[in-house]
Amino acid sequence: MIRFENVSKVYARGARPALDDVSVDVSRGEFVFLVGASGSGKSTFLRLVLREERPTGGSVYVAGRDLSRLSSWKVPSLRRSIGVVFQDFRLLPNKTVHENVAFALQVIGKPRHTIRTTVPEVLEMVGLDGKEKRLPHELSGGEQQRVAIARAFVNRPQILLADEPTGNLDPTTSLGIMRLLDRINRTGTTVVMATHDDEIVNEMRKRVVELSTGSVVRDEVDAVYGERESILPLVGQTPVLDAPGRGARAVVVPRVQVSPEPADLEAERAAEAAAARAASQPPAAQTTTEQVTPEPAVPEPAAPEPAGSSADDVVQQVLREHERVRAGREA
Ligand SMILES: Nc1ncnc2c1ncn2[C@@H]1O[C@H](COP(=O)(O)OP(=O)(O)OP(=O)(O)O)[C@@H](O)[C@H]1O
Repeated sequence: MIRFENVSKVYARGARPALDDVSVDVSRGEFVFLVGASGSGKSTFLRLVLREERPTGGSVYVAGRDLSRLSSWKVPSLRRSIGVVFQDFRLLPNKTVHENVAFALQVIGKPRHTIRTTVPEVLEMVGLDGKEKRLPHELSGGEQQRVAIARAFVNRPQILLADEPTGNLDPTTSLGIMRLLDRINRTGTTVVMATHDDEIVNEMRKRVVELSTGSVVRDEVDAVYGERESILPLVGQTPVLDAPGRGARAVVVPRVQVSPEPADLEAERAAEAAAARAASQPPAAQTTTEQVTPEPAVPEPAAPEPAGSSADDVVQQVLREHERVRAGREA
């Protein structure tokens, strides 16, 4: 789904590479944590996947496309297959929850009736049923991130990129967000998440790709945040082995036991109830060209957009609108 072949990125002549000869292969449906110190190249990796940046060496392939050969006019189409979630949520402050999510469909030209049915389904899935009319400032941080995830997922992208999605949230709220990302991943969506959050990584036990000054220094399945042997009291010890070919090494890590906060719990319960309701319904007709089998908990994707649509990509539109609103405020 995402392949980096000997990828390097040098931003400025003479500067050290932000990425240096990176080769990583992410399969369809995988969940990968990208970890590493500040400045190690995580965001650069994500920007290359989105083709916001181009490599100075090597090749990036996304969903079968060689991005170096992708003409500029096809970039919006590439980005429509990728949802993005940021640390600072980037919601449009003057739009309601419903409008924020609907906006992502409007900018790619989805018909109004599709938007009317799809948005409530996705909001229910993320546990925000009943909060459609609220403005972002009337929501908790965790709820705002749920809106951002709903916006990123509403068009059922093949890939979800998340850049520090829990960076502004407390540990218990973060856990709720991770459950949501995990649920989305289980529908077949490939998730790549850059993070500094060691508790989350240790709890989730997914593949971990660690960058250090632009190079991959570790690529392990079922892995923990750091390459350390645990020095904490061990709870529910689980031996974790390195990925094949990287020199097997057993690491024992503690399971973090966290109970969700009431607000998050409420959202969790709503999402679980939506899942249960959806599971008891007969499956709806598939209306997409996607090759993944959706879980019952997740609403059916919106109808494919008309061929030749000139709609811009969601990320750029959202960021532009964001800038416009901020500029208006500062004026
Ligand atoms: N647009 C840019 N122009 C010049 N240098 C850049 C640019 N973006 C990133 N860099 C440099 O590239 C290196 C990698 O940065 P990047 O943002 O990818 O790291 P990161 O791991 O995401 O860091 P953080 O965890 O702090 O977000 C850093 O040295 C950074 O200063």
